[in-house]
Parts: sequence; structure tokens; C-alpha cells
Amino acid sequence: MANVLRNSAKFGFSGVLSQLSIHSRHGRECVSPCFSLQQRNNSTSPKIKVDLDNSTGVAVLRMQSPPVNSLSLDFLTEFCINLEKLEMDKSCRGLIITSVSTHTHTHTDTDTVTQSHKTMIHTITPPVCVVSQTLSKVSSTGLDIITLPVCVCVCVCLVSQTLSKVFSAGLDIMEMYGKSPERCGEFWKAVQEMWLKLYGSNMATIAAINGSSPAGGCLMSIGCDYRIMADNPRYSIGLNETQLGIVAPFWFKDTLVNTVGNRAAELSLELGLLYSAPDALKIGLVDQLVPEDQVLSTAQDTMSKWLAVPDHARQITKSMMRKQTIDKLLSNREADITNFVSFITKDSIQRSLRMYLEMLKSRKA
Ligand SMILES: CC/C=C\CCC/C=C/C(=O)SCCNC(=O)CCNC(=O)[C@H](O)C(C)(C)COP(=O)(O)OP(=O)(O)OC[C@H]1O[C@@H](n2cnc3c(N)ncnc32)[C@H](O)[C@@H]1OP(=O)(O)O
Repeated sequence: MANVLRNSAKFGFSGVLSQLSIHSRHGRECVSPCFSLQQRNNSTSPKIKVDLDNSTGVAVLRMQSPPVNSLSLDFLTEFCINLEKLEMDKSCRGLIITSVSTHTHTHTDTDTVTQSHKTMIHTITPPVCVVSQTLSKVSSTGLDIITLPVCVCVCVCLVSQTLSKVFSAGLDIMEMYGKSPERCGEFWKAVQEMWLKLYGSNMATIAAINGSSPAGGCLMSIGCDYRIMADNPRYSIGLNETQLGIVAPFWFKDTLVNTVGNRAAELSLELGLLYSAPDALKIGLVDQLVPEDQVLSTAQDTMSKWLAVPDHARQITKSMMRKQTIDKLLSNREADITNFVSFITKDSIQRSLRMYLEMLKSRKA
């Protein structure tokens, strides 16, 4: 333990993990060239948007991958790169993870466009945008004024429209269906990497759960230090793997046990339960429910309490609580990948996944 604490103090908790972890395409080797200590960690990549507030040291990572923020290989790679960048940035002490939400996103960006171009743009039903009479008159004197705002507005509406009800739908099922063993292995390594980086993060981490969060989405949430969920009857959260005919691996199970205790985890995993927000609160799967429009602001208020604790004390304590669970995966990583690949490529499991995908599509129809 003394060794852990020494390492934690020297490298930080995630630094210890990075040293131990296998260098992979999705690990340090891949992301190191992206680091720049001078760089402000505000970035927008196709699937993820990060805003770091330098005055508070808190970053908000918004998932924006339509239609359901599913965790594909590309998404996970982007997620890990962003996490590693924030981890290396000494000014960043706290991370809030959320999904792009309809109202804030549309209004903010439309306002920006309106102010900067001194015109009026009305959003009707997404993704359609219309330029008002006022703008038409103004724009007839300058074509450049009209072209850019309309493009920006249409993009925003597309994202808003398709992500309104989901935090993350979990692992991208298409990454596990009909894929080669090599590709499945690569995908699983990225899933492991995401969890190792998040569960072992030195930052204080809060999940601002503003939509449904099944399976891998739930794993991401319980990988954080604290969970705030929107009190909306349409949303659910849980590790529902058995409902798909698949099995949550030991480190999903361990993370859940660490969060809700053994008995609740046993019921939850065996039955593949998806909990409503109030039921999730009851078993301790989430820590707090708030009205939907207050999820992010509550996360920000809560974060200031977490950051009031001295970093080194919080980080070493977090390491003591989580190290054993993390080490278990670190020392079994390759075996875990082999196990996943042989399980997921079985004909019977592929059939289960196909039926589940068909069910998802037929539910829609
Ligand atoms: C040894 C270890 C072995 C294995 C371990 C594997 C561990 C696995 C972990 C996982 O995370 S598996 C994924 C589990 N996820 C789910 O069960 C969620 C399924 N999705 C839903 O329940 C709903 O989609 C929703 C998230 C509640 C959102 O509902 P909504 O009505 O808003 O959207 P809709 O259902 O119409 O979906 C839109 C679109 O997206 C496709 N979709 C949904 N989820 C996924 C997903 N996880 N991966 C890929 N694609 C997904 C859905 O089919 C629709 O597609 P379409 O528009 O083409 O019809």
C-alpha cells in the first residue's frame, strides 16, 4: 500500500495506471502526440465536445453522437483521447460528463449566431431552420451574412433533435455483431481503456445523466465519483446485459458491487434490470435526482464541493477504494479480451444480438 501511495503522489492515480497499462492503439502511445501543456482543453470533435472553464478548473464533456451516443470504437477512441488530455492538464481538477441536450444547445448557438450577425433566425421543427423577413431584407445586401448562419443553425438542430432522450445507449451493438475476431478484440480493448481511464481518473468526476443510460452507459456513469440523474419517467439506467443474452464481465460487476453492494448487484445483473430514476436512487445506483433542466447546474454546484477537498487527499483515498478493482482487470486484460472475443463470436450469441437489434427496430415501427 505504501508503494501505491508513493506512486500516487508522484504520478497521480491515473499516472500509475497509465504506467501499468498495456500500450495500445487507444492508450498512451496513440494520444501522447496530442498533448500540449499550453493547449486550452476546449475541443469539439465529431462525437464529443469539451469545454474547460479555466476559472473553476472544471471541464464539461458533452457526448454528441447521434442517434443514441452508442459507444463505438471511434467514439471510445475520441473519449479516451479527451480524457487523457484533461488528465494531463494541471488546471483541470473536475470533469462532468453529460449528453448534449435539446434546449440549452439549440438556444445557445442560435443566440450566438443572432447576435454576431445582428439578424433574426427562427428555428421551427428541427432540422428545418428559417431566416426571418428581417434577415432576408438585410441579407439582400450581403450574401456572406446569410450563408454561414443557416449552415450553423441546421447542424445544431440535427444534433439536438436526435439526442434528446439518451445519455448513452451503451456499447454499440453493431461493433459486436458480424465483426471479425480481430475487430472485436480491438473494440474490447477500447472498452477496457475507457473504463480504466475513467474509474482511475485523478479528477473528481460527475455523471450528469440527462437521458437513458443502459449497459455501457451505466458503466460510464458508475465509473464516475458521483451521479446526478434527471427525474424523468422516460429515463432508465442499469446493466441490462442479460436481457440481450450476453454477460456483463467481472469488472462491470465489480464496479456495480462497489456502487450498490452485493445483493442489489446480484438482483440487478441476473435479471438485467433497468431502473427508473427513483428506483435507481433507492438502491444507490445514482446519488441524486433533479428536474431535467437542473442536471448540469446541480453537477456544477456539486463539483465545487468535491473540489473543496484537497486534491492529494481525495486522490489517494480514491486510489485506496478503487485500486484493487482496477488491478484485477490490469492483470487479466489479455485473458478478458480473449474471453470476450470467443463469447461474442459464438453463433448462439450472434443470434441473440440479431434478435435484439430486430426488436429495437420493430419497437420503433
Ligand atoms: C464476456 C463479456 C461479453 C459481453 C459483454 C458485452 C457488454 C455489453 C454492454 C452493452 O452496453 S450492450 C448495449 C446495450 N444497450 C441497450 O440495450 C440499449 C438499446 N437501446 C435502447 O434501449 C434505446 O435505443 C434507447 C437507448 C432507450 C433510446 O431509445 P429511442 O427510442 O430514443 O431510440 P431508438 O430505440 O429508436 O434507437 C435509435 C437508433 O439507434 C439504434 N440503437 C439503439 N441502441 C443502440 C446500441 N446500443 N448500439 C447500436 N445501435 C443502437 C436503434 O437500433 C435505432 O436504429 P435505427 O434508427 O437504425 O432503427
